[in-house]
Amino acid sequence: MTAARVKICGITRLDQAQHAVAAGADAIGLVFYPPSPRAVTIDNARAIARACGPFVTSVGLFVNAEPAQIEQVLARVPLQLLQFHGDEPAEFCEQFGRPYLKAIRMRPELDVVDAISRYPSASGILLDAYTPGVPGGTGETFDWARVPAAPSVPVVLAGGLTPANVAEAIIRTGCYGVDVSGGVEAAAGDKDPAKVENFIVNAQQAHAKGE
Ligand SMILES: O=C(O)c1ccccc1N[C@@H]1O[C@H](COP(=O)(O)O)[C@@H](O)[C@H]1O
Repeated sequence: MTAARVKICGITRLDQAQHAVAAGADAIGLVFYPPSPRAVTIDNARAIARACGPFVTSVGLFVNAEPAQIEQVLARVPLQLLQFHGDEPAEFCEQFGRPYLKAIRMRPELDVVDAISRYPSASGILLDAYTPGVPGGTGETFDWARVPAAPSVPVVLAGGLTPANVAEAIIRTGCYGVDVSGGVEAAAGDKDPAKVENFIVNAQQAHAKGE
């Protein structure tokens, strides 16, 4: 069994991207959602993605963006994976011809297995907390017992993860990977190096305990 992969999302600074990679992050997330305090410009994102190197996955996060906006980003930023964090149907996500993660927000009444089945072309499904009116990055958790035991695609767990709870989250869900934003920040968009390191170490050790 391989260790749970770690994505550090909402990176806005080159030095913080390099630090996350040096600390062992498998992926970094670049937010192309202008209302977010973690939103990046195309030029900044390009510099960050290029600095991360070819063996680290640079993920572009979009929320109900126009296709033209996404194409504009793709033309300049070397992204290996797209993350759709809004209400995008599978046909929308597929049109860019790139691997993608679809975020599913865990509304209380949601049939999770059915929701996942609507994205057969996704490389993975990201399960996030549901907060009305806010698409993500809320720092809220959801009931991890709702994560399917044998999902048809890799599941990335998100929502309110921190260095303190990531180990338990991995052990309880057996997820493929974890994604964190607010839980490793000093302030919105400003990653705290010690929190990033602790998050990654705790995620790696959690897997060892769970084997
Ligand atoms: O990070 C954001 O600002 C953001 C904005 C809009 C949609 C998603 C966003 N981030 C993603 O939200 C989840 C959970 O974040 P958190 O750890 O609870 O802060 C995660 O997948 C982020 O990638």
